[in-house]
This record gives sequence, structure tokens and C-alpha cells, in this order.
Amino acid sequence: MKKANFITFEGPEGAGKTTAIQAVLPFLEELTSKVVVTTREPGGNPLAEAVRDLLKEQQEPAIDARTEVLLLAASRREHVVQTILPALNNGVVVVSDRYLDSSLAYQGGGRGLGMQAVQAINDYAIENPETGQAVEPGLTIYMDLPVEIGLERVFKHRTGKIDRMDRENLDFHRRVRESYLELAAQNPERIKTVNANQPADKVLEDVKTILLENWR
Ligand SMILES: Nc1ncnc2c1ncn2[C@@H]1O[C@H](COP(=O)(O)OP(=O)(O)OP(=O)(O)O)[C@@H](O)[C@H]1O
Ligand SMILES: Cc1cn([C@H]2C[C@H](O)[C@@H](COP(=O)(O)O)O2)c(=O)[nH]c1=O
Repeated sequence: MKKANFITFEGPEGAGKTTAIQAVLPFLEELTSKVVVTTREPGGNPLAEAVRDLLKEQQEPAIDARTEVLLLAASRREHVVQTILPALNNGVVVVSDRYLDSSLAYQGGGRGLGMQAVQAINDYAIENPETGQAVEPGLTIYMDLPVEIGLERVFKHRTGKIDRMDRENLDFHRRVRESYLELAAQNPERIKTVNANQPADKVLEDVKTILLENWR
């Protein structure tokens, strides 16, 4: 496998992505001898962060599922063009807390729009304007855990606000996880699964092992 300059972290709510990314950063800088930047979705630039705020707030009437997927794809386009590509073109390693797989799992699976339809919308959003190639991560670390455990972490311990997605019902979150597991099974070369239902130091160890294996 080619050394991955674009790395994404994925998982259901409360999987520990943000915690793991922050903890692994110094290790990744040392491993790659490159500048490493972290970013997130939805977000990663001012316009996409504004979309993030919109999507996290409870909306009345409820946001239509197709509107949601289109807003996410539009914000992803900004993220790709304004943040991800300029960094990659400068030789920087980009680590994103969520990317396209989140749309496939949450909107494709969770909302029931179907992964194919969501992929098609996003093909337009993630095209590199210079090469015409899709901007895709070389490595995705999928942090897997039972949704009840992730949600318990979020509801009991999170310091930030409980948002619109967190409040979705258990079946929604189960469909999200099932979709991630399906994606991981379909893309074993790119998506590496970590058992996120372990103490944080053990999770970090497993993440480091995967990064090491993918930077040879
Ligand atoms: N391995 C772990 N065991 C127990 N608690 C953890 C673990 N990793 C993270 N946490 C805690 O769980 C909560 C969620 O962690 P974090 O924000 O890193 O997850 P996340 O995947 O980024 O969540 P989300 O996508 O929902 O924002 C935090 O309170 C964090 O301290
Ligand atoms: C990129 C992306 C995100 N989401 C959802 C998943 C989460 O509920 C929030 C992001 O916030 P977090 O702090 O990372 O939990 O947005 C989504 O539904 N679809 C997407 O494409």
C-alpha cells in the first residue's frame, strides 16, 4: 500500500475519534517526518463550519434527508478545495475526523438514502479540479463499538452540547454502525478497524500499530 498522506477516522457517536486523533498526533509527526494537520467534517473551513452548526442544531421543520446529504456534500466540496487539497499539494499529511464514509453510513444507511445514491452525489463533490480524480483517503481508521456504549459516553461525559444527530433513535445509530461494518468489509485495503470498546491507551496502541503498518 502507498504511504497514506490523507488519513481519515470514522465511527459511530462517542467512538473516541477526537480523543485518538489528538493523542496520536505527535507519533504520526515523528513517523512521517512531515507536518501533520488535523481537520474535521462537517467543517474544516469557515463555510463548512457554518454548515456544521446548522446541521447540529435542532431544526423546525425537520431537515429533509436529501437536503441534509446535499448540505454535507457542499460543505465537503469546500473542505476538499479550500483545505485538504492545498495541504496535500504542500506535502502536508492531512488527518480528518470524518469524511465521505460518514455520509455513506449516516445518510446512506442511517437515513436510508442508500449508499449508491450518496456515493453518486459525493463523486461530484470530491473530484480534484486539477486532475479529475476523486480525493480519497489512503487510509481510514474505523473505530468500532456497540452504539449503546458510544451514546452512553456522549450523554454522560461529553462536555460539549448533545446535538441533533446524537438524539436520533437507537435504530438509526444501529443502521449507521451496520453500514460502517459493511464499508469496512468491502474496503479491507483502505479501512482498518479498531476495537474502540477498550481503554483509551489500548485504543491508541492499536491505532499506532495500524499507522506503522501503513507507513512502510
Ligand atoms: N476508550 C475510551 N474509553 C472510555 N471513554 C472514552 C474513550 N475514548 C474516548 N472516551 C470518552 O468518550 C467521549 C467521546 O469521545 P470523543 O469525543 O473522542 O469521541 P468521538 O468519536 O470524537 O465522538 P463524536 O463523533 O460523537 O463527537 C469523551 O468524553 C471521551 O473522553
Ligand atoms: C461528515 C458527516 C457527519 N455526520 C454527522 C455525524 C455526527 O453526528 C456529526 C459530526 O459531529 P461529530 O462531532 O463528529 O460527532 O455529523 C453525518 O451525518 N454525515 C456526514 O457526512
